[in-house]
Amino acid sequence: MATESAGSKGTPLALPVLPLDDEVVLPGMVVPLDLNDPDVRTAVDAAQAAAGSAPGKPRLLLVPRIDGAYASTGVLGTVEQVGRLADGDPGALIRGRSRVRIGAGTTGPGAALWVEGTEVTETVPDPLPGAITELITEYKALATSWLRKRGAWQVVDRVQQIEDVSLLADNSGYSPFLTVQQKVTLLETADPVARLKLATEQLREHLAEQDVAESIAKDVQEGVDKQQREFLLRRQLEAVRKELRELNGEKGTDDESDDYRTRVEAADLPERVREAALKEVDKLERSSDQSPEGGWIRTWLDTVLELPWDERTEDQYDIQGARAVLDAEHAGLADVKERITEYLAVRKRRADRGLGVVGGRRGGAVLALVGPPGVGKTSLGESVAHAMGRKFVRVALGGVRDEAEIRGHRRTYVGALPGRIVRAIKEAGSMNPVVLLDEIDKVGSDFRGDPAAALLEVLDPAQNHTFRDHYLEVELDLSDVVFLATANVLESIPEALLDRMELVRLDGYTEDEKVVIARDHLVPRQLERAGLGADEVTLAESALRGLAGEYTREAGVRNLERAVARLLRKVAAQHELGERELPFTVTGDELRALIGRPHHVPESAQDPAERRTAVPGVATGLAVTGAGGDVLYVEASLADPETGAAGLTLTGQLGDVMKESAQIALSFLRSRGAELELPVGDLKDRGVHIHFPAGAVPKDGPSAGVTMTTALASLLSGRQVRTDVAMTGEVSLTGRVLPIGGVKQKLLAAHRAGVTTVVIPKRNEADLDDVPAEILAKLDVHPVTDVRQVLELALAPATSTAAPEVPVAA
Ligand SMILES: Nc1ncnc2c1ncn2[C@@H]1O[C@H](COP(=O)(O)OP(=O)(O)OP(=O)(O)O)[C@@H](O)[C@H]1O
Repeated sequence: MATESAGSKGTPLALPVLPLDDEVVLPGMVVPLDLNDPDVRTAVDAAQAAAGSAPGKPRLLLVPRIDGAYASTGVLGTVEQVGRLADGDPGALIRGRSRVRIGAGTTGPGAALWVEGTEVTETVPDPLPGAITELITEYKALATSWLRKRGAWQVVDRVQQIEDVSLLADNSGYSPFLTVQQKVTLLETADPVARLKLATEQLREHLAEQDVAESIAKDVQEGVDKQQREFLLRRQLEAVRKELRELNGEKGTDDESDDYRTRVEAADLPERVREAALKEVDKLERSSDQSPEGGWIRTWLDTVLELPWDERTEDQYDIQGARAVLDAEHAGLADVKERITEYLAVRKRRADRGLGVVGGRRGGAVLALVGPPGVGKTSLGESVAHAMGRKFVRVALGGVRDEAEIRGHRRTYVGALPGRIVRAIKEAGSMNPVVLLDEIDKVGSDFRGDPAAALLEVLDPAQNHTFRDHYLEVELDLSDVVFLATANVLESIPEALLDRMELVRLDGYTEDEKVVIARDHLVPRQLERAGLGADEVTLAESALRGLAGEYTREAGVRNLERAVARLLRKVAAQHELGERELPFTVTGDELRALIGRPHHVPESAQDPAERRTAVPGVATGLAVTGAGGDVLYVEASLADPETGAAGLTLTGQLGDVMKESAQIALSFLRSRGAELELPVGDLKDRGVHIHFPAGAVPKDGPSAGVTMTTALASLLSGRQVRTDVAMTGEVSLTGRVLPIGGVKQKLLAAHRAGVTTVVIPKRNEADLDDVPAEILAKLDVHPVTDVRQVLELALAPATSTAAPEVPVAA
């Protein structure tokens, strides 16, 4: 073959061009071309004219053309034979020989277009590296598998025999599945190894596609078979049913869908809802009894028919009456009731004037009651409903992570349900109830969407008149619903939601308030539950005070109510057993005999040696947790210089902010400790361990700064921290005491725990206005600006003259 390719490689050739529009000829291929095609005729004529009497066959350049643009490389072809094609037309047999890079146009005999070109030199390493032989084997394996699928057995042998990398790659030119563009790319890839790689890739992709196509075709076929079978079976089933009905003398009608139609027509539905419902009835009538769709439609229709579309309660309240209801149902809470009354007054005035609810951000459309458990948030919500004369529903949001919980599942979802809001309206049986979104701070979000975003839509007066539940799919007008929310902690309410709410804080009760609540509300309720008359058992104030102070320690009154219940059950049982005469008045002294020993003895009432602050290194702090204010103890110890780890160790489930304030406390003492006559050398050489007992409760916030500093200073100086002192405040690196939050809750907690002296930051002094006077009267509150003042107040004078024994951590 080499002898036939005229012109040595690299030298310019002048050749007539044969443009190819929808095929590509690669070297090694032999193709018949139709001489009736003027392009073919012109090129072949020119080639023959140029060849004349010279030796060798007429030569031309086969150049693919895509959208009128020529490829940059053509193939030198020789005219092997001119004669008749299989169909009888005149034709020429052309053999592709080698790649030619196309240069400038030139002239030559005949009407054809002439160009100059350079033959492409191909180099293949000899011997072939392993990778290339592997490539050859892979290509041949793929090609064989494809050819076998098409039954082209003879070709398999021919392909198997090609050893030349270049020829093997070009053999792909025969592949019918390649596009013209793909073939042009093969043509333009001059390097034979790269070309074979490309050809292998194309072949592999095609085989993979074919596999997928085959499996789809198979699935479709099977699906069709199944549908046909099902259809036939259904027809038979219907026929059998009909026979049976006739046998029993029944009429042959489908009562059920008729029933839905009449129900929908009879129901008081808004027009658009009726339309949607009738459409579903149509679908129901068309679907067969057994299809799952029928089931979905029936449940959906039931839901729609059960919704109180046309039910509303008439608001009947004057503001005085509303306030009276609030007062009657809850003791104390003067400022909270005032806020609620204001809210109701504004709502009522706007309603009377035909204005809507105040909307938008910070619009206060939603009242949020924030505070620790058991302070009456839920029951206040209920009172708001009573006060307005509306229905009340509670929607528990704790732990809701799925948007569908709020907005419903799409109907096609297995076991789909409407969301909680729609369910609440259904439960309320009116379109304008009071809906309490309980524990809105416990709404989370994850991959199942963002329930907070859905709530936002529910709460936004600009959007909620057209609330769309995914299940219901018809719009629901929520604009007349009064939404209230409750939360334990403000921090975990999603920002966007917080923005729409008007906050009302309930910080917890003093002991006096608890006694009143118990006397007026909890005891009467529990008496009734225990089947006792108000004239039969009386709880003296001393008993109530004992229950609130020593048997329970909480911000709210939930455990107090439980304790009252326990006490009354006991009395009821004793009476039934004939052990107790009624009427009976329970006093504080009788509590122990009735319900056992108290659980909460104040630290100050403990034996001095058993108090937690009996050893240096323990200080009492004040904190706010999800359960309200609380006292917490901070313990510090120094590691053994020989064996203990250096650096700072923190334990007790501390958050990042708290860890940072521990670092600050330590840094402060390292740099300023000497001024305070503390042996700070120990801090440099020995590891420090700070621990917050009650390790299972996560804690965070900067307000334990003063407590940690005090615990460390106590440890170093060997001076105990005074048992009656508790403290709160952030500390800066220079020892300044910075303001913190939750003063009221913390002071209430300090008082509950029997603390008498409290240290707070000076800049929190204004917060003392919120603290009930009776509490302030019992506490000695010291506002401070510098941590040195805290140490002075809190550290007891050194007791022994001997050098303090610094405790060593194991
Ligand atoms: N000021 C009060 N006057 C009368 N009863 C009260 C008062 N505060 C709370 N209660 C009663 O205490 C009980 C607990 O209140 P409730 O369940 O409303 O607490 P909560 O703040 O909603 O708690 P949680 O955050 O755990 O839901 C209720 O029975 C409620 O009636």
